[in-house]
Amino acid sequence: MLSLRNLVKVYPGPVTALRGVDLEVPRGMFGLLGPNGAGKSTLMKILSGLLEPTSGEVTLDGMDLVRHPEALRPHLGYLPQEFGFYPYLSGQDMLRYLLELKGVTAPQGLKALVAQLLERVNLTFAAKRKVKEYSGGMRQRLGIAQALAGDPKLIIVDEPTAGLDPEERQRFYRLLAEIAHERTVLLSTHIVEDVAMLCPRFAVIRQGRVVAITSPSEAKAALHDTLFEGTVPPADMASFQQAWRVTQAVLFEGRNRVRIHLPPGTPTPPGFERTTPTLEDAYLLLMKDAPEPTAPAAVPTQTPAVSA
Ligand SMILES: Nc1ncnc2c1ncn2[C@@H]1O[C@H](COP(=O)(O)OP(=O)(O)OP(=O)(O)O)[C@@H](O)[C@H]1O
Repeated sequence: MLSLRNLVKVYPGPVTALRGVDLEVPRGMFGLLGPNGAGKSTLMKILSGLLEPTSGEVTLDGMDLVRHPEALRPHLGYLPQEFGFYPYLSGQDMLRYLLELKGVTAPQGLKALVAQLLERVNLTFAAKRKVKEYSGGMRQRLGIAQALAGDPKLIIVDEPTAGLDPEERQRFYRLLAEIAHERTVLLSTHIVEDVAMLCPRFAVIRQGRVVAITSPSEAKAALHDTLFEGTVPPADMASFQQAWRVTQAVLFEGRNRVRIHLPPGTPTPPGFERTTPTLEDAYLLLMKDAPEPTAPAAVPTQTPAVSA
């Protein structure tokens, strides 16, 4: 179990990126969903030992990771948002180099481990190809291969599906779901579909605060019978938005289809019909409803050793 207690991060500026985050992350896949700037990458960097928190506590199975970040390293795999690959190396040479950097030792030898990891992420067929010839999805799978080395208890993946086409995304989802069987995988994303597809539970983070901890089905069930959909002419949209709680407005077959949330018993606007809530509706309502943050939960006490 990964536990975060009152985690605060204030960057020089000062910019308060985390305002007292409390979270219990069990085994399996857990999502961290939030818009750009919510504090997800800051949290991921703290968990991966790249950034010191200003205050607060992080433990993994009881190990204190803030005081003893070195104790974490053997148990951690990290796939950052930006992954530095050498384009002219082959996939297998790149992976070997990354394992050497990480200090991974293999009783059967690094060559065998590289082959095993490439097999695990379905890249054996491209082992000898240069990384510059890999698709976005293949690169992400290579990133997961290095994160899996050493069989870590915790794998952190930061915005892993950004830029992948739908087919690559599906393949990557399958791989993440498989590797989450035996460990904790913390998936940070601003893509609601990532969470809907993969995460039995997730936290929503906004402006440095956790505003909800739920599951995709719980979040949708909470909106049961309260979501309605209809068409609004684009010219009327501004006034409509003032009058109703709009969750989403999308063009569908050239028409402006609008979804609204109505508390039970409220009259519906003409032409609107009840519809099935989606996780996107639940998330967008949470983003609207969560209170604006006030002061940070703690005062900065030390300067970070590394700033991102
Ligand atoms: N090194 C830094 N110095 C100062 N402020 C920073 C630094 N890094 C991040 N921030 C600020 O901290 C806040 C949280 O940023 P963070 O990158 O953690 O958010 P995020 O949820 O990961 O967003 P994104 O999805 O865009 O990566 C933002 O206001 C950001 O501008």
